[in-house]
Amino acid sequence: MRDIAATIQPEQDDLVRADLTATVCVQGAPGTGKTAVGLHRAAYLLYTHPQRIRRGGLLILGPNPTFLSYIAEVLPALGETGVRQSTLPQEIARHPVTGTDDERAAAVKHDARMAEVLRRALYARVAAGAADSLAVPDGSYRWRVPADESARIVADVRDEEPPYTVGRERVRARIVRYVQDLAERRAGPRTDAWVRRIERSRPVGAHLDYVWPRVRPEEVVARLLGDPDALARAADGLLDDDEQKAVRWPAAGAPRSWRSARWSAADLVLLDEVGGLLEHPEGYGHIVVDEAQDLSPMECRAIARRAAFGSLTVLGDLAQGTTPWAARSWRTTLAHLGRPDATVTPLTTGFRVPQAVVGLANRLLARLDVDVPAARSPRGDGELTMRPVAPGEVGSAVVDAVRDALAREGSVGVVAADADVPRTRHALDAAGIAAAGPEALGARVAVVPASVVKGLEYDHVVAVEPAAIAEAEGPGGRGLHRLYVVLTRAVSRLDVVHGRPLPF
Ligand SMILES: Nc1ncnc2c1ncn2[C@@H]1O[C@H](COP(=O)(O)OP(=O)(O)OP(=O)(O)O)[C@@H](O)[C@H]1O
Repeated sequence: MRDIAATIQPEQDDLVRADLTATVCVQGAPGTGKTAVGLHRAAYLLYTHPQRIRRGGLLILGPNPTFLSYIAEVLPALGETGVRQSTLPQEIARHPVTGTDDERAAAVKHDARMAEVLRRALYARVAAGAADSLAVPDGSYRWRVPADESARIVADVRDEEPPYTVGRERVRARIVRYVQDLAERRAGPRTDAWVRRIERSRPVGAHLDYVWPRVRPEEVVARLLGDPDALARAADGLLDDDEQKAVRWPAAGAPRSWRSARWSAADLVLLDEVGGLLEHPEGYGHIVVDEAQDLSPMECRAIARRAAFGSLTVLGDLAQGTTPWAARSWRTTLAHLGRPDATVTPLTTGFRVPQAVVGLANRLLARLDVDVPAARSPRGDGELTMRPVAPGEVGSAVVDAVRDALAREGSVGVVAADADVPRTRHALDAAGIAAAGPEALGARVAVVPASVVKGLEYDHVVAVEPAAIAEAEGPGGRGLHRLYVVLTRAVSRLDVVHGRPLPF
């Protein structure tokens, strides 16, 4: 990855210089410069609208910390000007992740229907009426707000759909207004100080705590996941019994209170959703989202909340979607991002990957269940080497491939299924080849788990046992998509070492 200012192509430049208010979505084949476009767009917006960007803030979201340290080197100026580079989990982390979900639970929690389930769970706390009338002592008077009057106020405020916390204060203000009218009719004009006193009076507070209680996101989510009845009510008609069962905390392991809950990564997304219902988060003036195809509907909503008054640059490749909820159409993702009408622009000229490698990757692309334009490469240089070997000889073939690469200039990325990483490192160690992990930027040889290679590139890539890389995603997983990512990381040479048949 390098600064592309000198060689930027017209179609890339149009995206970089799109108006600040425009949300752009780029469907770009591997190596077509999506990340480069996103970073240059950030720099361009900062340069042309310094005040607005500094006021609202600019956020760049990447898929993982390794990727972030990698892009931080490209346009270092961004780091100095208050651009925030982060991952979505970092952005929404209210708690450390200490819990886990099985696949089924995670899939339900990331589903768009959870937004409505959570909204119902939160508003289940607002009393539909049934409160006693409110009596507010005031010197020798006692002002009374009848229960049906209070219920009407609550219903009106609910219809107006303000954020929950604003709603509570609105109910308070209207109750006090009602009391003030009573008082003024009987005893003449009231002062501001009187109004403040009534607002803060104990009976008004207690009434409010009954009809529109103060609440934390943790309480709402813990109640929903921990109380089967609460879940059944909130999920009625939205989640079926199996789905409810999947997300419920098992009775035996349920925490006693939300304070001792062990939140999973998906729970943090739920907490963020409730947080957004309570109060609108402070937004950014612009958000660049890289690898956006991997976002779940609920994650998209978390981003949309932070861009309520700003615009987005949405970058991704449907063919590289590897999460269980990865997008199959940009329209759906854009709708969850709150920008259903944004234009989707394809980029198809791959700058990273030479023709020989693109040919192999496009063969695999044809097997993927997504409809995206294939990449073309203008580069006739580069090499593709296939090394079929006996299953027991993969380690030594990897060593040979790395030695071949080391005879040339450039970085070497040895990419293996996560479970094969220790074995691969061991083979290199035994051959006296020093290899770092993916986080050591600038290392000559890195052994990289397939799960973190997205967005990265190496001059020479040695892809280790493609069948294992694909299988690692599990049955029904996006194994071939993962493999497609791996096969498209090479800037000049790709060496495919396999002891088993290729899975495509
Ligand atoms: N106009 C250009 N001229 C020269 N090189 C370019 C140009 N655009 C992009 N590149 C280079 O191509 C490589 C790939 O770019 P980048 O990582 O932005 O692609 P990407 O679309 O995000 O890829 P992927 O989806 O595979 O992660 C980088 O080395 C980048 O510097």
